[in-house]
Amino acid sequence: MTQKVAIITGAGRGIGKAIAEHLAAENYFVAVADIDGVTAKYVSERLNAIFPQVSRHYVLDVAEREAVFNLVDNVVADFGRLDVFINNAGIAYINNLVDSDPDKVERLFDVNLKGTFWGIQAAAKQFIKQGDGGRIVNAASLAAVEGSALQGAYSASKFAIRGLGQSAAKELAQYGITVNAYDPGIVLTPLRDYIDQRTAQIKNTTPTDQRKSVIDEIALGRPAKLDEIADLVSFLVSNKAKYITGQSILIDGGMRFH
Ligand SMILES: NC(=O)C1=CN([C@@H]2O[C@H](COP(=O)(O)OP(=O)(O)OC[C@H]3O[C@@H](n4cnc5c(N)ncnc54)[C@H](O)[C@@H]3O)[C@@H](O)[C@H]2O)C=CC1
Ligand SMILES: CC(=O)C(C)=O
Repeated sequence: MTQKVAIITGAGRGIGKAIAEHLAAENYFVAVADIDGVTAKYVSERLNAIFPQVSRHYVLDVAEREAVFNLVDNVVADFGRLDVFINNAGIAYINNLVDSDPDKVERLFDVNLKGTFWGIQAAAKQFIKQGDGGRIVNAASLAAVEGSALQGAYSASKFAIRGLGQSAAKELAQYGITVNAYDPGIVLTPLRDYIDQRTAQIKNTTPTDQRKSVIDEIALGRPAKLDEIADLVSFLVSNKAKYITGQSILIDGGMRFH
């Protein structure tokens, strides 16, 4: 069987890196795509040290539509095809709605929402051209299920990603393409550090107390491990998930129930 090819955006660190590691271990060719060329190269080189010639790194800003289309073209030129596209890259912006800086809000929507939109478009066009289906998985969030104070722009972008994913799933099903999302709760990455630090600053508490207060909300009593999120994504791109589409799956250790 031909080796499958996966693109993961934001794979230079955090959740994206864990997804890249899992898919490489599952015999995918892995395109490690990130705005940070140093971390992307490092992750890719580490993967190649374990699984020879399994990975290449690509540097782009997912907010730029042309760059996302070039990414798909370059990966297809390098690996021959595309099977999986993970729209993982995302940023946060923590502030009161009334004080939110319009440039920061626009940048957040450009990266989180438009970046995901361009990723779906570019991947779907390639999948349709190939004619044998494909898997798109988007990073949503617990913040896509319930808005939190100080997370207006972030939460709105993640709700929008769920809506976009549902529309895409309906349009693309006819081509055998599934579109799903993962909704993590609390995962200890640099993004989460920023959220806790900035939230604590605005609430006039400490980052440690802020983090404790969110962890206290988790029924299972601890944040998610990176591997636990990557396991869900591995499942969503696997043959076992072929009958799941348009879904956004909460993986939060029991913070919200629906
Ligand atoms: N950490 C958490 O608790 C949660 C994270 N998420 C989502 O999971 C995804 C990954 O988050 P983390 O790993 O925590 O973040 P992170 O900040 O640790 O890593 C994000 C990666 O994306 C890259 N990136 C940022 N902007 C980019 C752009 N414009 N183009 C290309 N690459 C870009 C960064 O360089 C970085 O390598 C994000 O979409 C985030 O919103 C969702 C729920 C919870
Ligand atoms: C970063 C994020 O999405 C949450 C819910 O913490």
